[in-house]
Amino acid sequence: MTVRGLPVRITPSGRRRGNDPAFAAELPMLRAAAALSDPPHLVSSPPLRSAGDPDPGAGRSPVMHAFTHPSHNAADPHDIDDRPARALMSPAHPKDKAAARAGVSIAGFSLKPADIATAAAAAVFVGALLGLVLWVASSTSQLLAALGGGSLLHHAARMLGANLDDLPSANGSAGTVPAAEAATPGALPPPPPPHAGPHEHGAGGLLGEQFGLGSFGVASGSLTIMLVGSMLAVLRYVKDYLTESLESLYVVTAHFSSTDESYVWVLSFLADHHISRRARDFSVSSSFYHITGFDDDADDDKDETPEDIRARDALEEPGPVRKRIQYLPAPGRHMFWFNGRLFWLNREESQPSQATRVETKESMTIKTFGFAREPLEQLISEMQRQYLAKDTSKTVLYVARGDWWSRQAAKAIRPLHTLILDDGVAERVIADAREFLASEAWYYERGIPYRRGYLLHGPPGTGKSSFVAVLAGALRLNIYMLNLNSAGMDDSQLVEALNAVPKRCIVLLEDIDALFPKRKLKHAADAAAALSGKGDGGDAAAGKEGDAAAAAAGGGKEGEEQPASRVTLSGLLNALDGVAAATGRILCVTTNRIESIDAALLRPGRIDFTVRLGFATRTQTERLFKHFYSDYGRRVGVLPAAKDGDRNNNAAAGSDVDDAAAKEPHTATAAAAVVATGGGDELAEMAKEFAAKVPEGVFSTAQINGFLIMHKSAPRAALELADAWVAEESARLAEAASSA
Ligand SMILES: Nc1ncnc2c1ncn2[C@@H]1O[C@H](COP(=O)(O)OP(=O)(O)OP(=O)(O)O)[C@@H](O)[C@H]1O
Repeated sequence: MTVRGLPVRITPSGRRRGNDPAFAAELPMLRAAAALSDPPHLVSSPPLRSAGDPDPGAGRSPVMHAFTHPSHNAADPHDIDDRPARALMSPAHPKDKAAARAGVSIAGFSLKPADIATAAAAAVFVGALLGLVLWVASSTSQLLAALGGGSLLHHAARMLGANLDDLPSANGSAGTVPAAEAATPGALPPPPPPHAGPHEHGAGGLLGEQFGLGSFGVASGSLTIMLVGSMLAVLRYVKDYLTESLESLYVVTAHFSSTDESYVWVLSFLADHHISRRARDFSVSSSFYHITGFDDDADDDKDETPEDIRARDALEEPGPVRKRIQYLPAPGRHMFWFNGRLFWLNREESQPSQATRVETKESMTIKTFGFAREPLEQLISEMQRQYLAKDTSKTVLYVARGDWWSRQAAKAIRPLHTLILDDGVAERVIADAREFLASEAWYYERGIPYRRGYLLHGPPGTGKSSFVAVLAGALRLNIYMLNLNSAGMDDSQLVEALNAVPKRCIVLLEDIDALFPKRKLKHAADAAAALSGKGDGGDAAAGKEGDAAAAAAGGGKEGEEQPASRVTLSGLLNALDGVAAATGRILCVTTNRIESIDAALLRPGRIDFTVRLGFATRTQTERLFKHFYSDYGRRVGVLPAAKDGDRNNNAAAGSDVDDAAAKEPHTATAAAAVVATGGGDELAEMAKEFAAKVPEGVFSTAQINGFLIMHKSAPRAALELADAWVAEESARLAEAASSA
């Protein structure tokens, strides 16, 4: 089955996971079964791999993956799945294999011999059970009749001192008691004859006498109770068994787990479906839109443009933004119709994840009557289609939670032009990654593992994480972020997590150097070296800037002993390119200190392309300035006067802001002046001047951004205050370096 050219894999349902050794042993069998038969149980599973879609962008879309066909093992580098997409079908239970054989067709339903045999067996079983129940019922009533019926009740009441007048008699009339006993109400029955003591009859005998029964009566009563109890237990078991058997025959079930992308399709479908609006038992989600990334405006599927945001801001009162609330069907059973067919959804209560004990996993089933899976497959397909229609312009971020990935957020794609790097750096990496995505066959033919790794290194705030976001956006891939220090993460969880990423995605490993205890930094010398490189170009600070920046940031990272991760280096290396490692993924590793990374991690095959992002060069600073005020020419004249916030920020910079801001072309007259002189040229001029004031190779792009943000609508103010800011920042750097 394909949806927009993407395969939807349907796999055998089961409650056990891949990390269950017994389950792993059965995996080959399940895979073989998956290729053979056509069961009524479907299950969504972690995205082990994606199809070899030649369009790199297509790979970011969620695809159902699971136990793949033996000839398409995800660990096999020769594994190229560019066959026409199809659903792998397999039985939910081994006994269902028989159901795959041909059968008869009745009223449009295809009945297989196994179905008929099971139905016949069920009918015989139900008949036998009914006979047994009737027999027990009649025996019980005969037994009670033989024991005197209501006398039991009477004796019990007498034991408890109840008013016998309130009790029904054996023949149905109230308050009738034997004359002898009526004369002395409440008196106990006469003592037993000496020969009938407890030693002869045991406790049962005594009780029996108290109740006017013989030992035989007590034994029979107990037996009856036992029989009825056992019958009830058997009945319950039989009911469960029959329900399960009948369901497996006449109901088709799809299982969804929150560890799989398909879960979001269902949630998204439900969010739009009227059962979410009508369900009287519903759950409330305030994070739904953050996680799915779907637009807050229910009536449009497009992204908000900057103009939309400005218009919205103009309407909204300042203050916390109200989160949009989404109602979803609560855990439990809910019915709905789709394509004229009844489906029922069962949302299970969430379970804490085994790995983290904090994150919760949820599961859902959707069922429908019938023999054929097509209606359910069509529903799943429609859910995916609707989801993809909404999810075209987002980069989805997943975070590893032990051995599974939790969808964390979906963000608008970050455009390339928002990342200001040295000319051509970003373009080179993007071109390399594009070529990689298009070369699967080439890797296959040469027996080279189909993987690519990029290392981005440089001081904090130079755009490493931003680079990954831009790369993901350009390639239309999702990001799977590994936090090796997260709770529950160890070598085996890491392998599981990495094996569960789809083929086309970016696996992001941030701050790899922080994984292992850090070496002491030589802050003073390094920061001084970075500062002495002032104006000499980025190379002067090469290799030192990370430490200098760390020092500038307050020395927070200096000499810290990081909590050692439970993931070992060899575990990481194995997970990245061991035998079982996933193919087709792009690995992005970021670090502030490349020198502290083990050489084994950097060897080709693990890291194929190293990019150094250093402190801002003159060209970068100039471009950054232009980028910041890119609408300068357009917006002059329509801008409101500088807001109080800007003034405060500027004042915080310790400068004579108001004077500088007053010179900005905020008024219509000033706007006319700028237009007359050509805003673009003026901006270019200011950018050049600004870049000349900021020493090259000393400040990170994030630092310069921070300064410009304080004057976001006042480029001239930024220009005039640049000298003061540079002096202040340099002093701070020097101080941090000397105190280190
Ligand atoms: N070259 C750049 N172009 C545009 N913006 C940048 C650039 N570098 C940094 N920024 C901005 O600075 C902020 C921090 O950037 P980012 O997190 O990408 O840096 P980083 O190098 O990953 O930092 P760290 O090493 O501390 O994780 C972001 O808001 C980002 O947009």
